[in-house]
Amino acid sequence: MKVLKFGGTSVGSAKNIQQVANILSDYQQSGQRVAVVVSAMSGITNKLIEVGNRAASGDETYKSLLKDIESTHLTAIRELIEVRRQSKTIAFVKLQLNDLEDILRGIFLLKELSLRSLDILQSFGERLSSYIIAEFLTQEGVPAEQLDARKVVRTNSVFGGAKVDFVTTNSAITKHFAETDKMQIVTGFIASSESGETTTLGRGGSDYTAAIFGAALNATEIEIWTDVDGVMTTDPRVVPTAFSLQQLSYEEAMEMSHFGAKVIYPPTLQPAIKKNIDLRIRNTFNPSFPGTLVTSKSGQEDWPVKGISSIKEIALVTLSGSGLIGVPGVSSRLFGALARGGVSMILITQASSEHTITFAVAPGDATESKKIIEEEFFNEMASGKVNPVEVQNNLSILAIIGENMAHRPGVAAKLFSALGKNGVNIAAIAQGSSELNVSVVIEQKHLHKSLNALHEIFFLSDMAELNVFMLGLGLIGNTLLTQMRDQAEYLLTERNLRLNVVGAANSKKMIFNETGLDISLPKDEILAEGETSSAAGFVEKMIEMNLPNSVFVDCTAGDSAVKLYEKILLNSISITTPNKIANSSSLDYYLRCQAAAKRRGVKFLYETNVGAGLPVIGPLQDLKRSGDKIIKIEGILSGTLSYLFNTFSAGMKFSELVKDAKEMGYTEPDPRDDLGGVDVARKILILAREAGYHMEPSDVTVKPILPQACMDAESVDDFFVELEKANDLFEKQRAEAEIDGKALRMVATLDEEGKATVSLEAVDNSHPFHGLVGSDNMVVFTSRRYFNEPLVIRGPGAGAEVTAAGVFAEIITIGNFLIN
Ligand SMILES: NC(=O)C1=CN([C@@H]2O[C@H](COP(=O)(O)OP(=O)(O)OC[C@H]3O[C@@H](n4cnc5c(N)ncnc54)[C@H](O)[C@@H]3O)[C@@H](O)[C@H]2O)C=CC1
Ligand SMILES: N[C@@H](CC=O)C(=O)O
Ligand code: NA
Repeated sequence: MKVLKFGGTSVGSAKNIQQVANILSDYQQSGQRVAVVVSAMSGITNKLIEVGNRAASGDETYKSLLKDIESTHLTAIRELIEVRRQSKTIAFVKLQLNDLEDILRGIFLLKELSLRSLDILQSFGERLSSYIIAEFLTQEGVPAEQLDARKVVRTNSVFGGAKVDFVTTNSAITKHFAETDKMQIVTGFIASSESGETTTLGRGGSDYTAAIFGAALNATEIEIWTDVDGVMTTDPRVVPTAFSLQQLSYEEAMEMSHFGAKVIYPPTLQPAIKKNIDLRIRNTFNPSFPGTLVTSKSGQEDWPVKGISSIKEIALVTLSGSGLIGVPGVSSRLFGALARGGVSMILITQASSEHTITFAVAPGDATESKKIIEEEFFNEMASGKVNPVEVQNNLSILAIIGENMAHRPGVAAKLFSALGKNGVNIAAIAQGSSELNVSVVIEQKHLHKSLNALHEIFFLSDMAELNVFMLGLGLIGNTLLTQMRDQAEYLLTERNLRLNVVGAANSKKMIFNETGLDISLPKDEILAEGETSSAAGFVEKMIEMNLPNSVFVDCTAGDSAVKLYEKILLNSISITTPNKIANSSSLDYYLRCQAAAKRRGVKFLYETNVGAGLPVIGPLQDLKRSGDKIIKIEGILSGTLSYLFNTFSAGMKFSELVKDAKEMGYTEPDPRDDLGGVDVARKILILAREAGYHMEPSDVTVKPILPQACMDAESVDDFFVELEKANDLFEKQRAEAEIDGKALRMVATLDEEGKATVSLEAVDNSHPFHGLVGSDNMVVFTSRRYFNEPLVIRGPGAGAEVTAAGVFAEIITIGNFLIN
């Protein structure tokens, strides 16, 4: 024998009842005997309570609500029952409703609604639904009859939540089932007292009925049929990747339901659990799905965490003070007073110093709790031994749950690390010694992000998702987008990393999509539906979205986003950028960005600031971290200038070469940043700072190579006009160097005294800088360890592909950091 219970939604309409009938008909055909417990049609129980309240308050509209209740049932009958059989069913329903009307009239006249009357009122919901279902099944060839549980389930007379007399009930149930072959459609939730009065079984009452019948009949399994695919790993409305669990232990199910998973209400299932009867949660609307088995074993040994549950709204109340330390009886007084005041505590934590006791309550109980404690500890507070009670609002609890967490180190560490990396502060922690549940209290605004981050860490370890915000889709940004598009499949299948570009912008438009933009489209199409863009607006929206595992990629050339880096980092969002401005403007801002990243434990990466994709900053940081001392840095740090002077030979026009460099993507958007020496100055300043020198931009000496007229030109086009006029000047310098067997190179130096200079030098052919080709950069580090033979890094140091690739690598580094 199996007991099947169908909840309100499953029997909420004719269509749904039809679905239930299909399931039951399959059982009947398979020869498996079942007892069926049903709830009232969805919404009916609430309406019955409401109709009672209206009548009791003398509100005549109770009559229209009664009509509404009637019509829900009559509509179902008309849709389900053939016309020739309808009159019998309708007659039954009308009879019941007449009774209901009489009772309501009594309530209306007396203006009194006792718990006793409320139980009778509510009983009509199940009485009507079970009758209609039994009639329909019979019509469909499944011989069935209604069993009004009041005939067999005996309780005491505590209305609103009566206690079951199991001895009487069990024998009445077994006797009844021994006498009938028909499928019994049992009213859930209701029972009767010894004197024959209608009682109800309290919250989750229909589940309770199923458990009572299951236990009495020694059922092999109790199936709880609902409208979801069993118990999910977490709330699927918040975490779209949540999925249903195969198996849970009774205890795990208990924990899950306590913290939000409302699929079952395990306390009511105790009679079945005591007898070790398996429970299975199934979906009426997806009957081929096996659902979740709830049994004595947790199963899935390799899953330490089985679910993540949460309570969205709670408040924390804290009692603290020196007067609590080492004083026995404090907690008993505290909890006793709260219990007398009817406050229920959701979580309790006390540090071993005994200086504070913190507990979580429903927000509506916070003020009352404070009042109760202030009364209880009035004397201690007056003498200053106990501090004023603190209440923190707008908090949530989230809990990881699983029997297999016990004795397994590292699980809590994973929880805290994922929250920490996502900038989620923990206000309180509780873990029972059963290690079944680790609960943390966090700010409500972070709940969505936290649930998603934790779900990924604990359940999607073979798939991680990084949320990428891309500001600037110019040369570098767009190249990066193309590289990401081309590599997406590899990252997904080989590295289990999904890059979710959730925000993108150029200077005109910005667009966001939490589930990911379609980066297979050209950038203009991606941005087509976007709103007007601004760096501030983009960053504000990014912070507001508050997504887990976020990274901000700044591929702009200006400073409007740079000003916001500190704020972004302080909001626990990692940054990667080729933009050099943050690291090469005021020392104060550079240090503040570094500090913000450190404080929040997030990444601020900018390898492409120097030498584009070449590893320069990383190796320098490694030298420093490992205790080396940088003595001198020399470098060709501009890809543009390197290309120009490597290529410049007799018969060429310098201005044409600059145009070529721009075309090839080596130059800054305004090539004067390169030729004017600003770009190289920024880079040597960044290297100096990374080497440990606290320098300002004004500490770098740049010997200009461009005539003033070029620098003063209004636009880039005007600049090129002026540059043409300077062609002879450049040719003259080149020719003079050539006569001496030398070549011109724009060299950046940080010398032994920490002096940084950028100047155009003529180097002879024995100098390593002489032989550079193309856009090669070369950085020469002389250090205590690399003293006789310096450390040399050389390779293409500008260009869209190599730069974008450097940024891409950093996005993946951040992904690995966040997700592992
Ligand atoms: N070209 C190269 O080889 C290298 C370039 N870089 C750096 O890469 C960065 C990007 O350079 P490019 O792509 O050449 O510049 P670009 O001018 O082609 O692109 C900049 C993009 O940023 C957008 N933008 C500007 N302000 C914006 C704002 N406030 N909000 C949203 N979008 C905004 C523009 O619309 C454009 O899409 C620069 O900081 C540059 O110094 C770094 C290393 C190498
Ligand atoms: N314009 C820069 C690009 C890299 O930072 C250069 O030419 O080096
Ligand atoms: Na680099």
